Amino acid sequence: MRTVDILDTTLRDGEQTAGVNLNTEEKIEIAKRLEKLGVDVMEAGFPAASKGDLEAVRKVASIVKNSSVTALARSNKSDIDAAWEALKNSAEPRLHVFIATSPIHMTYKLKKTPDQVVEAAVQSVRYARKKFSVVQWSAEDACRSDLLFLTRIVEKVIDAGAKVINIPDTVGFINPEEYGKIFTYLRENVPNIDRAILSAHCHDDLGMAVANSLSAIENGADQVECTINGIGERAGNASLEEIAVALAIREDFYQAKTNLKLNEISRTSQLVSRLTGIAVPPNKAVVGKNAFAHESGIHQDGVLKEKSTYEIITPELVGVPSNQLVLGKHSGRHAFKNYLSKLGFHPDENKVNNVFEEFKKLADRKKEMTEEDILALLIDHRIQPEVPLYHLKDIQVNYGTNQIPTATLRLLTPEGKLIQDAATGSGSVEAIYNTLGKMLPSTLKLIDYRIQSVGAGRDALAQVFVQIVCDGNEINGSGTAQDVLEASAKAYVHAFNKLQLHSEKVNYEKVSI
Ligand SMILES: CC(=O)SCCNC(=O)CCNC(=O)[C@H](O)C(C)(C)COP(=O)(O)OP(=O)(O)OC[C@H]1O[C@@H](n2cnc3c(N)ncnc32)[C@H](O)[C@@H]1OP(=O)(O)O
Ligand SMILES: CC(C)C(=O)C(=O)O
Ligand SMILES: [Mg+2]
Repeated sequence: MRTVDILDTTLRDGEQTAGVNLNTEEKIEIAKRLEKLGVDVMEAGFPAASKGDLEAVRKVASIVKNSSVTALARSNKSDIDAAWEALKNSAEPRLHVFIATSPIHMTYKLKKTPDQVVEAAVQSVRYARKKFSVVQWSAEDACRSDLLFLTRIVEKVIDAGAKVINIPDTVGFINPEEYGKIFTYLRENVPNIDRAILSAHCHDDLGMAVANSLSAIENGADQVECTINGIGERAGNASLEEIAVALAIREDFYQAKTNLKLNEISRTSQLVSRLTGIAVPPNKAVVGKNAFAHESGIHQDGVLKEKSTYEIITPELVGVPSNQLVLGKHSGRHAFKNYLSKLGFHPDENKVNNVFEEFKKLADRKKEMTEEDILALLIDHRIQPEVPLYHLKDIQVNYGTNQIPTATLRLLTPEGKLIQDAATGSGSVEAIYNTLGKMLPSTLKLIDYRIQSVGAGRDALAQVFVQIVCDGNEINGSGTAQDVLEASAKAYVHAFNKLQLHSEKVNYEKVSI
C-alpha cells in the first residue's frame, strides 16, 4: 500500500480564514501539536506578509524537528528572500512558490501574458533552488487554466528544479471526476513528471474539497494539502481529518495510507478551534461534537446491541473517549434503561415504563434532556439507587406584602419517615431554603440560583438550578415543576441527594455512556 504525504497548511491557508490572526506563541503551540499528529510537512506562514509572520515561521522551524516546515512566497526575489530569512537554518530548507496560470488571473490580476508567466515561474524556481534544497511550485487557479498551458509550464518548472508540483483548485470550482483527470493527464503528458511529487490543494466553495482531494489520490497524487477543521480562505480548505479518516476507513478502496497518528486528531482539532476562535460545527464529520452522538431510539438500540450498526468510525480511532447516547424525545426504552443503569439505578420493568412515559412528556417540551432532568424524574418516582434519598412530599408558602414569608415543608426521609418543619426568610425562596436547612442533616451553603422556563406560554414549566457547597464540595441540583417555588425546593433537595450519592462514591457526575 502506498503512503500519501500530508502537507498541513493550517498555519498559512488556515490563517487566511476571515477574522483569524495567530500570534507566534499560538503558531508554535499548533505547530507542536501538528508535529505530534505526524504531518509530513507544515506550511507555517507567508514570511513576506509581515515581520511577525517571518518571525513566527522562523521560530516554528527552529522548534519542529519531526515534520518539514515550509513557507509561501510569490514569484519574486523579495518574497523568496524573506522566506529564506525564516527558513535558512532548517535541516532541509523548503520553499513553496506560486504563480497563477488561469487566463482570468493572468490577464486581470498579474497583467502578464502566458509567456511572461512561464518566464516568471521558471526564474523564481531557479532563484529559489540556489537557496532551498526543496522547492514546491504551485499553479494558482490551476483548475481554471488551459490544460495544455498547464502541461507546458509544469514541464518547465520541473526542469528549473521544482521537486513538488501542486495543482490547486484555488476557488473550489472543480468536481472530483474532472480533478482526477487533470492528475492522470499530467502524469501521461508531462515528459519529466517522474522527477516530481504531485500534490493536490482543494478549496471548499462547492463543498467538494475533500472529495476532490480523494479523487486526486485515486488518480496518483502523492501529497494532499489540507487544514485542521477545514479552515481557510472563504469556505475553507479540504479538512485534514476527513481525508485521513476516509483513507483509513476505506483502505480497501483507496489503497493508500498516511503517516498520521489518527488518535491525535480530536485534540488537534480542539486546539485549533480554541486558538483561532473558529467553532467546529456540531455536525462536522470526524471532529464535530455530534460526530459520535446517537439521538434516536432505533439507532441507540442498534448501537447498544452492536456499535458497528451505526458507527463506521470508532471514536477511539480519532482520540474521542467514547460515543454518546443522547437522551431526547426520539429515544427509546433500551437507551433509557441503559442510561439509568450507568447512573446506578436498576428499577424493575414497570417502574422503567412509568418513568419513561414521564420522560417522554418532558422531552417533548425540552430541547435537551440533561442528567439533572433524569435524576429529578427518578427521584420524583421514588426510584432509589443503592443509596436512599430524601423526597419532597409537599410544600406550602405564605407570602404577602405585609407578612414575613414562611415556608412549611414535608419530606420523606430515606427511612420512609415523614418529617415536617417550617421557617421564615426575607423572601419565599429563602424561607424554603431555611426550612430545608433545618430538616436536612448537613449544613449547605447556596452559592448560585438560576431559573428558566421550559416551554413557552403561561403553562410553561419552571426549572431551577442551584449550586451548593458542603464541606468544600460543590454540587449542582435542578428541579422542574409547574410552580417556581416547588421547583426551587426540588432543586435544593436534588443537590442534597447528589451530595449523598457523592459521599457514597456513586459518582454519576462522571458517568458517560
Ligand atoms: C491563493 C492564495 O492563497 S495566495 C496567498 C494569499 N495570501 C496572502 O495574500 C497573505 C499575505 N499577503 C500580504 O501580506 C500582502 O498581499 C503582500 C505583502 C504579499 C503583498 O502586499 P502588496 O505589495 O501591498 O500587494 P497587494 O497584496 O495589494 O497585491 C498583490 C500584488 O502581488 C502580485 N502577485 C500576486 N500573485 C503573485 C505571484 N504569485 N507572483 C508575483 N506577483 C504576484 C499582484 O499582481 C499584485 O501586484 P501589483 O502590485 O503589481 O498589482
Ligand atoms: C498558494 C496556493 C497553493 C493556494 O493556497 C491556492 O491556490 O489555493
Ligand atoms: Mg489555498
